Parts: sequence; structure tokens; C-alpha cells
Amino acid sequence: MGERAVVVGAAILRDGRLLAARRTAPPATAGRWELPGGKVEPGETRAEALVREVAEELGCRIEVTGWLDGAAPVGDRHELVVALARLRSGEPAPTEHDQVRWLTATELDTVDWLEPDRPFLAGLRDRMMVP
Ligand SMILES: Nc1nc2c([nH]c(=O)n2[C@H]2C[C@H](O)[C@@H](COP(=O)(O)OP(=O)(O)OP(=O)(O)O)O2)c(=O)[nH]1
Repeated sequence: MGERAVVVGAAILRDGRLLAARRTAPPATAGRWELPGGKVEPGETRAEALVREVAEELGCRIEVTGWLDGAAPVGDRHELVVALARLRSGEPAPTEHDQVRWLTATELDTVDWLEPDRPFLAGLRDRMMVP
């Protein structure tokens, strides 16, 4: 998938819970759940893109602490990679999503994730159960 542009998603963990956000647009993805994030822009690192996107989308500052293995195709042109992150300052308040939830490990499967996020859930669950 070397030719695909990268979409970064932040797995923000706090007190054993993962922040999930519900999309509002476009219509095909509205109502589905994702990790906050977006496309990496030219000249920024993946971590920089995530910090920027999370500030825009949730009004808080995160710190990237690591990356999950693997990448999942997003349509024909993009691929999703996922970072582990923690909050540095501020409380997440969505500006583009219509809802956020802090899910426990056992609640991870209870929301309707976008397809590309699903392969990452098992790895996230493992992290959440070992603090
Ligand atoms: N942010 C984010 N996007 C995801 C996830 N899973 C997934 O399939 N996607 C898809 C949805 C979109 O097609 C694409 C990201 O686009 P976006 O619209 O969120 O990113 P962006 O803010 O940089 O977009 P743009 O308007 O600048 O093009 O990746 C995820 O967990 N987080």
C-alpha cells in the first residue's frame, strides 16, 4: 500500500477507556464511529498531523505515545494507521463529530466502527486490559 496517502487515527486512552467519535459527514459515513484524526498533509509528520487534527476536532492537546502495527485500506487511495495517545491538556469537546464516548475494553464492539478501524480493535483491547 506504498502509494496510498496516510490517514492517521488517534487511539486516545484514559483510565482504561478509549475515546471514540461519531462522524456527521459525508452521508455515507455519518453515524459511524471512528478515531479522531485525518489526512497527513505535506510537510508534517504523522504525529504532527494527529496533534493538529485532534486540536481541531476536539479542542484538546494529545501526546502520541506509540503506533499500532499495520495499516488498513481506506477506499482506493488511502490507508489508516493508528497511534496510541494520551491527553496532555483540555477535555475533548467535539466540533465536527456529534458525539464522543469513552469506551471500556468490553464496550469496544458496541459501536458501529468504520470498516478500516475494525482490524485495530483487538490490539487496542489488549492494551486497555493491561494498564
Ligand atoms: N479521521 C478518521 N478517518 C477515518 C477513520 N477510519 C476511516 O476509515 N477513516 C476515513 C474517513 C475518511 O474517508 C478518511 C479521513 O478523512 P477525513 O475527512 O476525516 O480527514 P481530513 O479531515 O483530513 O479530510 P479533508 O477534508 O482534509 O479531506 O479516512 C478514522 O478512524 N479516523
